[in-house]
Amino acid sequence: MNQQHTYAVAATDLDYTPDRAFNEELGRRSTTNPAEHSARLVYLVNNNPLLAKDTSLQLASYGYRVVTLDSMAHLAEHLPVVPVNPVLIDICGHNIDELTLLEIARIRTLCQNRLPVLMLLSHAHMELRLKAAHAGIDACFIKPLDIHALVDYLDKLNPVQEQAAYRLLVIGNDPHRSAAYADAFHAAGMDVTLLLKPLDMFSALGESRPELVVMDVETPGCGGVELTSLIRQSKTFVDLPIVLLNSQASQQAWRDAIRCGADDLFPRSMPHGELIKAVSVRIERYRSLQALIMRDGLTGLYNHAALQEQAERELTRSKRRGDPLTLAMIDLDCFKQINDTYGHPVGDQVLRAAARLLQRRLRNVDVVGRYGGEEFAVLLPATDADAAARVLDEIRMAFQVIRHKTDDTEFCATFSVGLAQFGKGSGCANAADLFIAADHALYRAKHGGRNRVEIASGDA
Ligand SMILES: Nc1nc2c(ncn2[C@@H]2O[C@H](COP(=O)(O)OP(=O)(O)OP(=O)(O)O)[C@@H](O)[C@H]2O)c(=O)[nH]1
Repeated sequence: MNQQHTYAVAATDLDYTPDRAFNEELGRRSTTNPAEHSARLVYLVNNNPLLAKDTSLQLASYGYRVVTLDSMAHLAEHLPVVPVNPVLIDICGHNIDELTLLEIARIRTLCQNRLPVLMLLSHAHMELRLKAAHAGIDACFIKPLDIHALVDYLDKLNPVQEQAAYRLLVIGNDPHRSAAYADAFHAAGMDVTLLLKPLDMFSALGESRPELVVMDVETPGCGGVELTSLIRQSKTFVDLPIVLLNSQASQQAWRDAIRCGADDLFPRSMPHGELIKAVSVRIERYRSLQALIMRDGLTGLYNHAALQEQAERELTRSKRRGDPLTLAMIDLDCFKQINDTYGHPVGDQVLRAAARLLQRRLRNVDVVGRYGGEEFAVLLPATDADAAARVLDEIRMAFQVIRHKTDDTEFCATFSVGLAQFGKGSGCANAADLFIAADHALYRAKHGGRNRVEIASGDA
């Protein structure tokens, strides 16, 4: 039996090449799941082709695919194949007439009221909104359309990220028993790595990045208690939940386990279902704490410290695999002027829009963080600088057409990008080099006129 067996391949380990990276259709994250594709489809009923095109373009920036229909009658024709995708109704001129209302009510009934209907209104009169609510319209947006508010709403209907499977490391020295635990966790949908050689524990911890360790080791001198003590001595794993399994969960054994830093000790006789529940609760709590520690409050992206940690991790991975790794530093252009002109809250809105776009457009394996202030950083594993430049340039072009709304006007913003690649001949030997090189390239992009992507030269 393998000493280390991965039960479920982590998303980061999926076959992934630079070619595939840039061939992936932009406007979606790395997924081959057709359900997610259809989930991000929006039907727009609009009889003005120019306005329809504009709304489609804005929504496409956030990865929504828009199918435009020029009338409610055409929408009805699509219904057999469109049971639950949101419909945005923007019938120019009419605002909301009785016929439209009747048609909406009819269509909703046909879809067993599961069809989210959103409407664009030219004004916010209470009477109009009441009519809309009465027809079962889920949300009204007042023109001019605040694209961020609409995307917020759509995102709630289709969460961007599904909850990732819990990552678990099972360490045991009895192959049959440990495999049985691993099978049970795997069957519960967890991403399980089974390690049968406890002495390889640290490499398995670094490799599989578990969110909880289950240890079933009862070897004198190298049992769960001693191994837990070793894990706790490492700063990196000081908060990692550890659950021990033992033949006899006596008070004394439990006290020893807690004293050495374990979170709990359960008897082997504990039914698998209960163990799975106990493990899940601890991982959820761990995730909440990690989110507080690692995420930036404004954008929800990795914060500076977490980004540095991820950079080290990705670099190690890239060295081991011989894959390229590219870092992109992204800085909003003339952001001081945006703050000065429209105010800090509007500046924050622009930052959130950039963060959301990066998250939307990049793959799940890419690490997106807020480096600080108006600067973001993205790590693109298994991607060379040229491929990364193509992807970032697409995102740059999508960002420059997003309209940011203030109380009385709208404006567009841009960003500049500096890229550096780690790997053979790039001149970058470590994470610090990579950040410096990307920063130099960003400086060139700024001085070359902004709103552009520059790649670091090899001698960075
Ligand atoms: N709204 C908002 N502004 C921020 C935040 N963090 C930093 N800033 C502002 O970002 C601005 C950055 O300005 P500069 O460093 O002069 O750069 P710039 O105006 O973007 O100019 P270039 O980078 O040369 O294009 C400063 O005015 C900061 O106050 C934030 O969290 N929210």
